[in-house]
Amino acid sequence: TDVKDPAAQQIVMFKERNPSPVGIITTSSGAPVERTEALNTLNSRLLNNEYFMETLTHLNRERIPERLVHAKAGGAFGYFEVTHDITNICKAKLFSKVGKRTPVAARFSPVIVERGGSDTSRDARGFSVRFYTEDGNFDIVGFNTPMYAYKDPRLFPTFVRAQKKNPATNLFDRNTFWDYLTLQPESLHMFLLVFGDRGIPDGYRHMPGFGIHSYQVENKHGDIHFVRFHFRPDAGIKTLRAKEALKIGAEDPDYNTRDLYRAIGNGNFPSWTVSIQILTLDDVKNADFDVFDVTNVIPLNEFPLHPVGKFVLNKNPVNYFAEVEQLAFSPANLVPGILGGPDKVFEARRLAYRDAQYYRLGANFNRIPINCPFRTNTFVYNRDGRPPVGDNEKDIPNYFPNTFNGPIPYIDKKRSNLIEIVEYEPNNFKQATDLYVNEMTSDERSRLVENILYNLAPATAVLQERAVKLFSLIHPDLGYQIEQGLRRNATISDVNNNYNDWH
Ligand code: HEM
Repeated sequence: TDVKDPAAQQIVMFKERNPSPVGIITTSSGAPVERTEALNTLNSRLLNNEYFMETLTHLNRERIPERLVHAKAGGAFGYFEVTHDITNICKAKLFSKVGKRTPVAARFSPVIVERGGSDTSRDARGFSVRFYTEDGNFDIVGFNTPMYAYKDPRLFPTFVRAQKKNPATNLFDRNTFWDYLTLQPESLHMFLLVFGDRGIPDGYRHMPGFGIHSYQVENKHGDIHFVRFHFRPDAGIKTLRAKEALKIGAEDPDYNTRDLYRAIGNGNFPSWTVSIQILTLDDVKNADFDVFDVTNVIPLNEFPLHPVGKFVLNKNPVNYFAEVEQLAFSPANLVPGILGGPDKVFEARRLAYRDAQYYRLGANFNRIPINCPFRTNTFVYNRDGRPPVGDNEKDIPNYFPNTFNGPIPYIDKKRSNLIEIVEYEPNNFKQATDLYVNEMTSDERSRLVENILYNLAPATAVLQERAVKLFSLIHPDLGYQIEQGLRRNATISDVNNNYNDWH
């Protein structure tokens, strides 16, 4: 037999595995559907045709709200295997022993485009992973950049609205985008990467991932440390050049989703080396920058990576909606030993994801099979609500405390509490300068300028001027090149009309 592309030939391969029809059609209530009901609608009584009525009405109910952000994605499943012992700093069961495997889910997503948008848009990418541990689900809902855009959670709605479509025109709008970016210069650090090569990954399996927040972790004695999670793709980081990406996106908007499905379908399993940067409380106090500021990176030369394990994706979803669209990741999905970040963005996220998932999936989203913490027995006091409810906790008492042997809390006398921190105004020009000067090659710096120009040229003059000032603060050379580039552009007539395809 010839070699098939599993992404393009899924349905053909299905038939190869199922040489005859898999069964008799039924209505959703299980009645077998007769041949005439399924095939003859002309000159027959449609109202009596339960199969037809059900199909027609079900179709109208097949869309649920897409995610507010990160609507489009590829997802897959696999395992995490511990390669290095970190029990001295973290007691979480998933790290308990070298060689231990924990089932995982992953979802990779551009931030801004809608579900029908292009995988090759210039943007940061979401890097969401879930560990189905024996103590419940642990999610890292991260990015492909080691820093985030802002440290004040109040900016989330502004950040989203300025980048999503303009409500008047229903178009992506360079003015709203540059207005946001120049009013919130703390975001420039991350956007240097987005405008650089990192902004268009060539395949999700060539993309790094970062938890970004500094997570408080504790060992079995209750001693605390702070860690940042890093996922390095074993196949190396690959990115697309801007022109190449526009061409690919026009031909195949699902380029990255396809690449992931195809690779896994062909047995070419993507993997990442998972590492952590480790800080003590003293390190935190002595650092000359805010360790908990998500717009900062923690320098690797001061706090090197400690390998922890391998993250391997070896299974495609069998059904995308069931297993990927319904995934409900949350930074608040934590397990004993991992307390999350003490910063305000983390605190805001504890609410935002739950609320988003109530809205798009309903009150019982954690009862949806792909979200069930299936490695543990759950006992909750909540009942009822929009399905699915599973067994709805059967006949167990539904109020707490009670005298009748309903579930009781566990006791952990050595447990630490999440530390309290004081946060200050961000100042990331130092790290942005460092990124520009020390991390980017001169080739990447010139592509950065080109990409910024491509996107800044359609913005209105006052925003361009503000942007030039800010880029000059990162580095005079960067500001100068952008200013010169804008001047050159301005001499080319009607340049502004052709620049709307950034996303
Ligand atoms: C104030 C800060 C933030 C708020 C309020 C917020 C809110 C949200 C919301 C409402 C969603 C949609 C969730 C859903 O419908 O399931 C989402 C998705 C997502 N966010 Fe955030 N977010 C914030 C910051 C961040 C940060 C700092 C990161 C990265 C470290 C991040 C990464 C993601 C990712 C990867 C997804 C997609 C999750 C998935 O794959 O389903 N967000 N966010």
